[in-house]
Amino acid sequence: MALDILVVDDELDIRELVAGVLSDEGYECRTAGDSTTALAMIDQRRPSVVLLDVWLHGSPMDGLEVLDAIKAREPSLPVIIFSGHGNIDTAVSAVSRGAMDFLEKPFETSRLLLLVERATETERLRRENARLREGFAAHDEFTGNSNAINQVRATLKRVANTGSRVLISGPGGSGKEVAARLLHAWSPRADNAFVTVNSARITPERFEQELFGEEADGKLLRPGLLEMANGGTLYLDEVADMPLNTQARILRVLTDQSFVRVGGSRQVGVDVRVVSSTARDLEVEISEKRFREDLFYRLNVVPIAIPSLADRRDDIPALSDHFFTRYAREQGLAAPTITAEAMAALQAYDWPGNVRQLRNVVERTVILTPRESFGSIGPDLLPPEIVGGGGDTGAGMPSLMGVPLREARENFEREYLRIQIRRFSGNISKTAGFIGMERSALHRKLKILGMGERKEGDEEGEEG
Ligand SMILES: Nc1ncnc2c1ncn2[C@@H]1O[C@H](COP(=O)(O)OP(=O)(O)OP(=O)(O)O)[C@@H](O)[C@H]1O
Repeated sequence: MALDILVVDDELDIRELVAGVLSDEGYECRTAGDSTTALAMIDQRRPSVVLLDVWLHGSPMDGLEVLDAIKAREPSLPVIIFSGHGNIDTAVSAVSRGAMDFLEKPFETSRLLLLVERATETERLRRENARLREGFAAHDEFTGNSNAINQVRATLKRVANTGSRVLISGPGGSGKEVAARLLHAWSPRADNAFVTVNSARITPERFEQELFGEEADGKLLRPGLLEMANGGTLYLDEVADMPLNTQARILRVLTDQSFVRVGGSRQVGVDVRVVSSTARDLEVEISEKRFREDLFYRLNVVPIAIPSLADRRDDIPALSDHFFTRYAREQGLAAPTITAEAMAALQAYDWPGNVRQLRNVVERTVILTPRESFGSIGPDLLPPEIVGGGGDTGAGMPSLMGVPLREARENFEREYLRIQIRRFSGNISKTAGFIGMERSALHRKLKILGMGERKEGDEEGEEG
């Protein structure tokens, strides 16, 4: 289910604009033009976030009064205020009355999306955890039965019940985060959050705010990731990317099990289990003075190493089946059979991007394979780089007027979609409805065909 956003503004144009931008990003949007409708909609169903204009002409209540009414009903519901140019005082007063943040009109789309993303973070985490708990009930997500993976699984099981810190090493895309989530799911902390700190994606200037949260005048403005992970697991993804001064503060948190919010003075206690990951050799990072040795010993109580996919090719058939089944199901199709030649090609390839690359290749193949060919996947349906077709020439591959068949098919699809989208003046929802696809599936297809406008970093932020 998509996250649901309520947009409250007296100007129809603004409502539609904002709702359009958010719908294209995959959010579900409702709109209200006055205070009475807005509050009735909230009572009907609690949205994930409310975007609220301070001016509501023709309404019984103005924006700030609506804000008070919302906070009286649903204190934890995030509200973002739209303020007109020059209304900074009002906006600041809104924040002191419980609004999460404000957006000054005219605003940039990127800022709108950033604020909405931030406001929905907690809910996303909660949902993701619920989803993962369901998924992990069968313990089938950490696919693979090579000796290496069996050993990793056994270690995870052994340490899940302890509170020991675990450091998972392995190349990018090898499944370090999947392993960390499995550890969490098997631990007594499974009912609480699994929170990822993506050390590479948080800018160094924002690192402390993100991790420790912010407060002003003793009031919490925004909880940090540490607080969200209370009772659960904090996953430090790629620890070596953490700035040195943050490493020092993390070390202090690990020692004291408490921290101070940015702008605050009180110690806030937390109970988190820290699991970290690294694709680099931390001993080298230490000798080059980029990583603190004392922190390394704190984090590395139980080391777990996940080999590259090329070093455990036995896992490729199970992983391929797993991904083909999953992506076929998403398209409403039965899992295809993979011919022996295609499987041999998958097993022979080197997978520099590891399991993530395999997953992306399978997803791409499922999306781009015409339904009539879907029952049996042969090498001709796999990307040329996998079957050793010699890169762009696609030598040895079937072709249409000199263009490799696969590329010709993609060109055709691109042109077809371009025409349909133009026909509906760029409205993705209408286009998807017309061609009988889910909007999210069409978005994904556009992205894969290089026609998407979605920003980088969505869907687990993975490269192709
Ligand atoms: N053993 C596995 N079973 C099922 N899916 C896997 C497995 N290993 C990896 N994946 C999939 O591959 C993708 C990458 O995995 P993951 O994010 O855990 O890798 P990582 O090692 O943490 O990578 P990075 O360091 O680049 O973040 C994920 O989408 C995950 O679902």
